[in-house]
Amino acid sequence: MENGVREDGGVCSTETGNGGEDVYSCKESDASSADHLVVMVHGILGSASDWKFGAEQFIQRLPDKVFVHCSERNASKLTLDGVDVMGERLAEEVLEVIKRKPGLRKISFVAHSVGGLVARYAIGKLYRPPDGGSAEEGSTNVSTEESKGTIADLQPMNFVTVATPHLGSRGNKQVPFLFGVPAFERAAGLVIHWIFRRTGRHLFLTDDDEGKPPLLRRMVEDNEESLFMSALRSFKRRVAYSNVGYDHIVGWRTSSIRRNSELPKWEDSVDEKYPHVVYEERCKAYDKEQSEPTVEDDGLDELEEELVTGLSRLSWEKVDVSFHQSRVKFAAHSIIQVKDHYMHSEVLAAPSPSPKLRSSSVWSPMETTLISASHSLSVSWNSVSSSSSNRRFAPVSSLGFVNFALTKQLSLSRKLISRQNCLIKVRSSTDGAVNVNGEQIDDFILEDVPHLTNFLPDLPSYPSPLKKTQAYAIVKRTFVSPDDMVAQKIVVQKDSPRGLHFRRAGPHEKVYFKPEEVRACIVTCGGLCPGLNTVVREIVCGLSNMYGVNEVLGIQGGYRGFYSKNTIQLTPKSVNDIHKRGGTFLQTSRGGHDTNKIVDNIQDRGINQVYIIGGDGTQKGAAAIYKEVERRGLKVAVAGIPKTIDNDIAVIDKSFGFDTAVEEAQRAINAAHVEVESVENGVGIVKLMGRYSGFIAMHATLASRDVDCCLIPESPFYLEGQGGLFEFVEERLKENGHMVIVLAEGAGQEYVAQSWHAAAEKDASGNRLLLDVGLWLTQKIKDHFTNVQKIVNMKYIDPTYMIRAIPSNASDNIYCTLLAQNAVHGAMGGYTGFTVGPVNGRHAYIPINRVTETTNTVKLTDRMWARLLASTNQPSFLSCEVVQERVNAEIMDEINNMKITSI
Ligand SMILES: Nc1ncnc2c1ncn2[C@@H]1O[C@H](COP(=O)(O)OP(=O)(O)OP(=O)(O)O)[C@@H](O)[C@H]1O
Ligand SMILES: O=P(O)(O)OC[C@H]1O[C@](O)(CO)[C@@H](O)[C@@H]1O
Ligand SMILES: [Mg+2]
Repeated sequence: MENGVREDGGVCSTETGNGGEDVYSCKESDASSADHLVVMVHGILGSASDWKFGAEQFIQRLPDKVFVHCSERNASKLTLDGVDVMGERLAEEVLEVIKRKPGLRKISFVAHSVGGLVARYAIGKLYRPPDGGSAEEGSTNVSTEESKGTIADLQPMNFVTVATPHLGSRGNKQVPFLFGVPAFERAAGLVIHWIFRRTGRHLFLTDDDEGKPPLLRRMVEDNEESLFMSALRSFKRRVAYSNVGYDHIVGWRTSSIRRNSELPKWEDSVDEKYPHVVYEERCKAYDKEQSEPTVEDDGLDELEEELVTGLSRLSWEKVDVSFHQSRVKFAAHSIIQVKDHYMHSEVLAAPSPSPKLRSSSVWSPMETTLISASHSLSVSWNSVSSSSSNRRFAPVSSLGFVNFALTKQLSLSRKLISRQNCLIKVRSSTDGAVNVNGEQIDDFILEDVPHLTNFLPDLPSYPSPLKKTQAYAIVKRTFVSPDDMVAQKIVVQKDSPRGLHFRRAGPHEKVYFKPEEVRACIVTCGGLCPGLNTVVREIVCGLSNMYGVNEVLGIQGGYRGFYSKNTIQLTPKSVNDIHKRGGTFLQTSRGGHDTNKIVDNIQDRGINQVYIIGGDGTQKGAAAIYKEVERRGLKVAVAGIPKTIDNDIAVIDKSFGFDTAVEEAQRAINAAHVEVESVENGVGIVKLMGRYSGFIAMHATLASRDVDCCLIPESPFYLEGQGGLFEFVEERLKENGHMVIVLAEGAGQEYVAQSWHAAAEKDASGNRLLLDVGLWLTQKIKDHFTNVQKIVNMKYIDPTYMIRAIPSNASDNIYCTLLAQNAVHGAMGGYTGFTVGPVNGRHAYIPINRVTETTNTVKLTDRMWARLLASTNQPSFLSCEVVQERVNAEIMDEINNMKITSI
């Protein structure tokens, strides 16, 4: 990643000024011949990264044809501003892309969820009627479909929507999680704007701008506002992908533009290659000359009928998808977007599109991606369930929405878990959970890590030498059983399903490397963290003392050290003392990740085990290395060891060095306390690390008791007025004569930027550079008290780097040892593409992508933050609106990140 350009397997991407992302082929000749702009639009609370994986698929399949732009102008909370406002912004963004990239001739849109409505609004704005002609204003009678007009002067090609609520979300089971219960649906319509603001009103058709019909109704015709339908008609294809079941957010009818009377069809002859596509239909434009379809007396309201009729005046390709076989089917709304490599790790191995598809400019690689994903998920299931293949699918609508229940033989007891880079379901015979229809369902999920034999099936194995070492000579259970799993959820209820599990970490009976053939390397990347040297030391000593491996290389200075520096030989002797020092003996860096150069170097040096220690960025880099290693078919195990002082890595209980950091922070807090206690009206501010996650600040506060107020990035605060920070400072000074504020460095960044007029800057890895919120707050409090003519004694302490530069404490040292030894056991056992870490106190191997797909943040809705508030008795600074928003954002997060593991 240099000069803002990221490269991954021949696909380059650049973040654009507004945060969006251009994705294109790294080969210059391909990139310059690409004349087809694909605009990818995310859904509610989404961001450009939601389509990153999809964008890469396009480029990999059509490198010389397409140039992809993942839109971000409407990211996150901006998606609540309303479909029209977002549509205007998207239109502007598209025009900017076109200006930036001359030579474009064609344009397509691929949009997820609400993004589909936004794209429909935007094309109305970008539509230019054909020369000399003008689309008839006010006309809704669009019965012919010759290609007409352009979109921003480009030829319109494909308009693809994926789980888009074209008919809105009001009533009639359009939002399945409301169970089709009219009272719930009515109530949702009344309160939805509290959560989703203007967008909520548009979706629930409750908007009424100046007495006009709802926006979605206005968007099914050409009118003075825009030529919405002419714009849509100008595309060569319109495609609507829909989930027939398990999408709890957008129901099948609204996404596939169907009437209330219609039920999904299930084709007997589903394409064997793509079993998740259950029905496809090419719906011709509805001809006005024909008689109007009868509106059945089935509760369908007039407005909805007008929307269906309006949209049906154009032809649509409708593709119905069902992920009922997938273990993450309950997140179907996200899966259908094919959001990331982790979810669809086998997509890349799926059949590539036919040559016809490659050369066609009216492509359907979206279909290819989606279908490949469907295919792979199905394969993973079949790999364990072939012996019970008499499954059948029956449409059930007991709760009013279509729910395809899987009924299958329950004769399986625990089945052998095959080694796949995929999810495997294993069920027990009688005591599984039941679904809403009272049927027994699969409830055990193993999210396994890849193994070298996945792509090198003939790899020989050897008995582990561990038993022969003096350390393990008398251990009772030396090896972990291949059946040992670690549960992700530890608090369960009587009827809970067994849920998601990871493979237990530890020594394996069979190893896939002879000790004398191992050539391992270790690299440390990203910021410092107490314990880095301990991990390095224990990998070297573990390899040597447990497995007799003597060849271990140190890569110096982070990822770029692979190709720009010499390696150093690491021996138990040379690393013997390093755990006593802070920092990293190997040095570290940010930026400089170049997958191909790194893997070339691994190959050239004959390295076959790679130990990568670093944070979320580093782990993403490790995933890319693993992918490339697999693509080249190399016998190289890639093991990630998660490191972050911020404790922001998902899934694992806690990252190493965190306890040490919290401990060291006590010294700074104590110093602040001593200082402020000794003067009149003393206010101490201690800034601690925590870019996006306030864990250090929260734990340091909870541990200290001397802290009056803790401010973290996750919890917005304000200074002035009732319930604000100034008021609280005044109160505490009145009560105690002094106070201490602990501040996470990422808190209040938006205020600082505003106040200092600072432009957003990034480090070499693309991380936002933070402004000094401690300095800002010190000044603000000082100014406030000057204004009210009171004296305060401000003491600002910034111990951030001191805290992370120290060696790890005793408990972190032990933790580091476990991580290092388990990483070694995993790699020797042939596992790869994994991150090691404790899950509920037990060490496990976790697929790397699982830990990078989300960031661990302090959840204001969890009890820990409440404990802090109860302990400090500080204000929460949260208005009802913010509370509601937080709760919803966290729910959405859960859904989007497939954290829903219970069935
Ligand atoms: N998406 C990515 N793909 C590939 N490599 C990446 C990616 N993000 C970051 N990297 C690489 O990982 C390395 C470390 O990343 P970064 O500087 O973000 O630190 P980190 O590992 O997240 O650690 P921390 O945030 O705790 O300091 C850098 O060399 C960077 O180039
Ligand atoms: O070493 P640098 O680049 O100044 O990084 C500082 C950042 O690294 C971290 O320690 C880890 O991400 C953050 O808390 C902090 O913002
Ligand atoms: Mg990071």
